[in-house]
Amino acid sequence: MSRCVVVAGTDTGVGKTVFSAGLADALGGAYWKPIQSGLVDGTDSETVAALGRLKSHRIFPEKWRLRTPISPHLAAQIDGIVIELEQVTPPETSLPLVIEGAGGLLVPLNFRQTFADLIATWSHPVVLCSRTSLGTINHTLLSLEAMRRRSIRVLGVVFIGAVDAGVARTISEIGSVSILGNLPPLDPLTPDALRKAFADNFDPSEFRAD
Ligand SMILES: Nc1ncnc2c1ncn2[C@@H]1O[C@H](COP(=O)(O)OP(=O)(O)OP(=O)(O)O)[C@@H](O)[C@H]1O
Ligand SMILES: C[C@H](N)[C@H](N)CCCCCC(=O)O
Ligand SMILES: [Mg+2]
Repeated sequence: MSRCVVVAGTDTGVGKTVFSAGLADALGGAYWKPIQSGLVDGTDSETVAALGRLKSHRIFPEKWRLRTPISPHLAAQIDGIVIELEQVTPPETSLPLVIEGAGGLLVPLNFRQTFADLIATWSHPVVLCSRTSLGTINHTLLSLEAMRRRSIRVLGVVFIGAVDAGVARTISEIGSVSILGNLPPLDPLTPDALRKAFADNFDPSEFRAD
């Protein structure tokens, strides 16, 4: 069984892909995006390969590549596909594997099941990426609740952006969760800047699960 960590988010666009690139690079690991919706503007796998400097053998092909950049269940419908959870199994690898979700935790994969339901079928722990703008306390606590009611193991929360100390403490205390670090806004966002920010702000051993 591979050592896997799932990178989930409180929403789409919170920074899961950027964080995943930094994490896969720091762990010397591999990356897998099981369900990609939207192909025209580049895929998350392509972004991770470039930002994390991962050669092709460290990027596993997506299980589903859906053409339209919308919720996976609707994108699948457009492509004439029904996503079945039992068909989405992490690839075998001797490398630590970073698995990126699609959107937020309750994004539907079909008309009955969500990404959180998929994670719950695996035994792999989750890192929750949270934004730092106003509203993140609510989104983060809701996401933690959704995982706990499915008995998903949560390694902790990472903030993407500049986080307020009071907000981080509130989430940690009310959510009974570890804060694993904060990836600051990077400008420019380059592989070197990401590697340095990751080294400065995270301890990779905290993500070595399983
Ligand atoms: N630390 C950062 N510094 C600068 N820009 C960032 C940072 N993190 C994320 N971004 C930018 O924010 C946008 C959204 O990030 P990203 O694609 O990682 O989100 P996501 O959570 O993976 O979204 P999706 O649900 O589509 O997979 C991208 O344009 C990305 O380059
Ligand atoms: C297309 C986008 N980049 C993501 N991969 C999918 C986001 C789905 C969000 C659905 C929703 O929560 O309303
Ligand atoms: Mg992404």
